[in-house]
Amino acid sequence: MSAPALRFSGALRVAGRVLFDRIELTAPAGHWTCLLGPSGIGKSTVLHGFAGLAETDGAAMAADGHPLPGRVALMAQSDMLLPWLSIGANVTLGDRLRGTRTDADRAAQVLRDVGLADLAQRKPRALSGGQRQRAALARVLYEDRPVVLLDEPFSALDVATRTAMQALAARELAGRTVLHVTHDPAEAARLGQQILIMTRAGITPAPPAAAPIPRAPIPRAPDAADTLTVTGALTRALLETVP
Ligand SMILES: Nc1ncnc2c1ncn2[C@@H]1O[C@H](COP(=O)(O)OP(=O)(O)OP(=O)(O)O)[C@@H](O)[C@H]1O
Repeated sequence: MSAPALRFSGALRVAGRVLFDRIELTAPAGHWTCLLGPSGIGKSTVLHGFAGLAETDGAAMAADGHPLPGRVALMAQSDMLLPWLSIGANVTLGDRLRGTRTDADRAAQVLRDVGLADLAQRKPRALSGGQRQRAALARVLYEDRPVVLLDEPFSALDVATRTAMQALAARELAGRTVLHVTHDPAEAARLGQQILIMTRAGITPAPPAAAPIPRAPIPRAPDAADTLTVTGALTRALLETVP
């Protein structure tokens, strides 16, 4: 499984409306890229472009020239769990849709990894918001794709669970091309091997030269000095995006 770099180069549109005449983004192959930016700017729309869910006129592509469909797993902002299926069946939903054989051992393993082994038979409505978010994470991990798109994947979790799930995702998704939309500067400082900010001016690298992304492998310690320095620099950069 080789993970391609991702490139977005062109107009960004949603529902027939042009959000940006031109957006440029590159997510390096096999690396974790975090994308920050104000609410409503278009971050999810970029992810949807790579997932084939938005009209992009070919602007969203894999740099190796091969088609993206079949190589991408998306964890959307809403959990997208089917309410009539159990959590276990939701995790393996991709197999059901493709008509491929379910790997029950692997499904059980990812459910254990996200701490939901005991809740596999429950329906989504019988789970808390954070448990549903972990079920959606389990599904994206189960999919085992070289390109992984994460839209605020840890936003509903308490600090301890979030820290554990960030570490799990960093371990399980190592070597894949990850594009991760987040509102949390601390999360970007912990996980980002590239960190980008999207503003009305477009998508630009962050943080500044004075607070470079730490060399430490991900997941970085959330309380390491250089992680905190980057968190502060990103927070400042995000505050400056407010008009
Ligand atoms: N289906 C849709 N129809 C019309 N407009 C939409 C649709 N989806 C999103 N938009 C609009 O497109 C813009 C970009 O939305 P998008 O969800 O990409 O923003 P975002 O940066 O991910 O925001 P947030 O951080 O709040 O999730 C917003 O102004 C939003 O209202």
